[in-house]
Amino acid sequence: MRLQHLISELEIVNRNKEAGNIEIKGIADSSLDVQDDYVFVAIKGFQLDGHAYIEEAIYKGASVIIGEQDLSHVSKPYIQVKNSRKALGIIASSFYGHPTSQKIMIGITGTNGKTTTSYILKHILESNGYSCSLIGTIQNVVNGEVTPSMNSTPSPLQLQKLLATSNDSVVIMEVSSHGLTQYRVEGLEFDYCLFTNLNHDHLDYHGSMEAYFEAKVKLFEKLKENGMAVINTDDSWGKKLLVKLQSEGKRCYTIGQSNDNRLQLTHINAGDSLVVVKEADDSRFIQSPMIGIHNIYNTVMAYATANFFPINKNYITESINDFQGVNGRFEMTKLSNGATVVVDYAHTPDAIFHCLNTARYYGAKSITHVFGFRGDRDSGKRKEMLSIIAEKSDQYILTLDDLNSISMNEMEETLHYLHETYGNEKGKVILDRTLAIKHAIEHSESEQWIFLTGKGHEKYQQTYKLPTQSDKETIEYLTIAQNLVE
Ligand SMILES: CC(=O)N[C@H]1[C@@H](OP(=O)(O)OP(=O)(O)OC[C@H]2O[C@@H](n3ccc(=O)[nH]c3=O)[C@H](O)[C@@H]2O)O[C@H](CO)[C@@H](O)[C@@H]1O[C@H](C)C(=O)N[C@@H](C)C(=O)N[C@H](CCC(=O)O)C(=O)O
Ligand SMILES: Nc1ncnc2c1ncn2[C@@H]1O[C@H](COP(=O)(O)OP(=O)(O)OP(=O)(O)O)[C@@H](O)[C@H]1O
Repeated sequence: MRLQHLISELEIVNRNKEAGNIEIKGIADSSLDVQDDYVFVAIKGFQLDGHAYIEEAIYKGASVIIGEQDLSHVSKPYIQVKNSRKALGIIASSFYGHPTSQKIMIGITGTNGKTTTSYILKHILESNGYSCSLIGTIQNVVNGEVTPSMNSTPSPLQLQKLLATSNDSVVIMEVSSHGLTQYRVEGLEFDYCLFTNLNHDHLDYHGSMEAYFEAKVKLFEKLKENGMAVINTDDSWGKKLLVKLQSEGKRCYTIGQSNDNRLQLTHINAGDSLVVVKEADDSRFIQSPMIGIHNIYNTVMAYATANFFPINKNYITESINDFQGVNGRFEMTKLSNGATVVVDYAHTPDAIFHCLNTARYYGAKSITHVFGFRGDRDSGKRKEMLSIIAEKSDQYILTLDDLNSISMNEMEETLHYLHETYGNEKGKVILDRTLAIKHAIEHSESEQWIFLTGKGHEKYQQTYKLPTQSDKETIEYLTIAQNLVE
């Protein structure tokens, strides 16, 4: 692509010299990825500053540099912009031919439920003849091909490349608040934007719930002209979003329990995972394929969105019935001693609350909760999570989650401090996650539920005593060894 075409949508602050209308072969935001005739975009990151790698990028063949610092010494044409991350999104979209204009784009945001809703929706649409790409936390699926995902919302370069590769007619993607504030979805436009809920998370990054909300709102600025916002108004931030979008004249479709919603949840039976939804004079049962009120909401969000497609409503509800669940989201294993083990990705107070309530709806006589906290991640939510667990479970075991950059000793001290300050006498700390799970399973009995939360589908970051790589593998290892599989 010619340089002038590539940068035509950029707001340029300054440039050191004319580059001419040269041919650009690619874009890189890492000096490590630069090749001959590439544009290198220098980004001031959270750990490193890409401007420090400009010389390396030139050495590797970059013919043009884009950055936000006022630099005069750069030996190649240097284009100064106000915001490098935003510029990257704009030129990436341009380089890959604005792929979202050709597709039905669905973006899902909210604290919890993005992954689950995206999988249910993909299943409904695919069961009814649509091919879907899926971009999110667990993996990316494009043209049926699975690739690993590093971020829930990929960097602009990865994202635009995935979209340009996609031959699928629909793209369903999770849009995280990090992705929104870091302009990863710059240059994208959406047909449907979904808001699931907003709860305490990522406040180490956003600073306040208001700022976190404002980050989420950015997704709805990317609605296509006739695009539709689909909002859960049973969430108080959802209500706030609705008022804001309506005042801007945006099209909104709401779901919620009160009768002023377009799709009303008139009856919820949490114990049977059943919900009755009503729209105008159409009332119907939906059987949520995953248990828990939270999953009823995820199912209804997916149902509501699928309704915008020309698919018979009966086909939509039928296809929901055979949905197989999501990796690491409320995955249950029944043990031969009558206990139930649940692996779940809950890592917010609200998610924990929903998990524990679900076990009680389903008749759990006693609950053991095994969980930990991630190093370097929103420490403000720990007290609330532990308090809910100490109150709602019968015993808990505090253990390791990903340490990230925190040392084992520091996390051990933190766990003991939290346990002594906000826990109760029924809790204990067993640092090794696999041994904590072993302890819980060995002490389990009939009608007891054991929750293993926080890691969900993910592999362990640390090496533990048992030779296993994930909570699911640990369960399998322990239950087969002890002949506990039902
Ligand atoms: C804190 C954070 O969000 N960081 C994200 C950010 O990295 P960064 O730009 O700050 O990276 P950096 O390491 O400081 O490097 C700065 C620049 O120097 C460049 N560089 C660096 C080294 C070199 O040799 N040469 C070079 O050019 C880098 O390529 C980069 O452009 O931009 C990257 C590209 O988009 C992201 O991959 C990265 O996500 C990191 C891995 C991450 O863990 N992010 C989490 C917090 C996150 O985004 N999570 C959300 C989900 C949250 C949820 O809902 O649960 C997500 O969407 O995944
Ligand atoms: N609608 C919901 N309301 C509250 N909690 C939910 C909801 N849906 C899922 N959860 C809880 O949150 C956990 C993560 O769910 P899911 O992966 O679908 O959400 P997510 O928004 O993609 O999360 P993340 O941003 O952390 O990847 C689940 O394991 C469950 O405990």
